[in-house]
Amino acid sequence: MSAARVGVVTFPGTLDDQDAARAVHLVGAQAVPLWHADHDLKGVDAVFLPGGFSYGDYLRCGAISRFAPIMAELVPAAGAGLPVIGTCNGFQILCEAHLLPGALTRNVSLHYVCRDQRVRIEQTATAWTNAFEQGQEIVLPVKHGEGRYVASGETLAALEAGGHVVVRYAGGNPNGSLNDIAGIRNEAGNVVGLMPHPEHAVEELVGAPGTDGLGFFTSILKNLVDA
Ligand SMILES: NC(=O)CC[C@H](N)C(=O)O
Repeated sequence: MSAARVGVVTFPGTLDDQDAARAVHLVGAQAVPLWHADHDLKGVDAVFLPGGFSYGDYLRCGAISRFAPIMAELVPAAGAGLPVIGTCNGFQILCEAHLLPGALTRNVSLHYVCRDQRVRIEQTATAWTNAFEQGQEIVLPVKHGEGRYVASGETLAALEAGGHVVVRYAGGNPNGSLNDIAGIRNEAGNVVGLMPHPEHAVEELVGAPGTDGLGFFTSILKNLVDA
């Protein structure tokens, strides 16, 4: 079988695309660079929306990126089942594009937070978390100023009842997210967004926080092989 092709989108101001591409490469898949102004997804098997400060975070994080040409391709493709993950700014973009419910707002502390954070994998029935154990605790870096997940009471109840909370903060909540939510999935489970950064936790050589992030990348390979 030829290597799975995972598109990594770069917007002006994206920071983490190189790390995401490296993580894709480390699990034996091919990273396909996608530019915000592209009008096609180049036939990729999955898409990674990396973190950063796309379009300078102007208006709100992700508010302008949502209108980038590549998003006009990505939104219907995700609706048709293409596996998509957004980390940090990528999660913010997925919420702004209404591929995921709710919004990411200023951290309650009003300070940017940068630390290694323990989180719990609450849901393994997604394209991006199937390689983990249900309830597994892992450590991933967080680094954001607008990571406080909020949603209406009705949406929160639906997320909880449907098992759509994928990752939850454990041992402290870095930003005041409601219900300690660090990441969620869509109804179908192909779209996942989370504030922590799995792509920064994939190589022993880098030291802390270790390689707990690799599971997100091995999950997508497993998903593509099983599909
Ligand atoms: N690391 C990131 O992706 C940062 C996201 C966003 N710019 C924020 O500060 O909230």
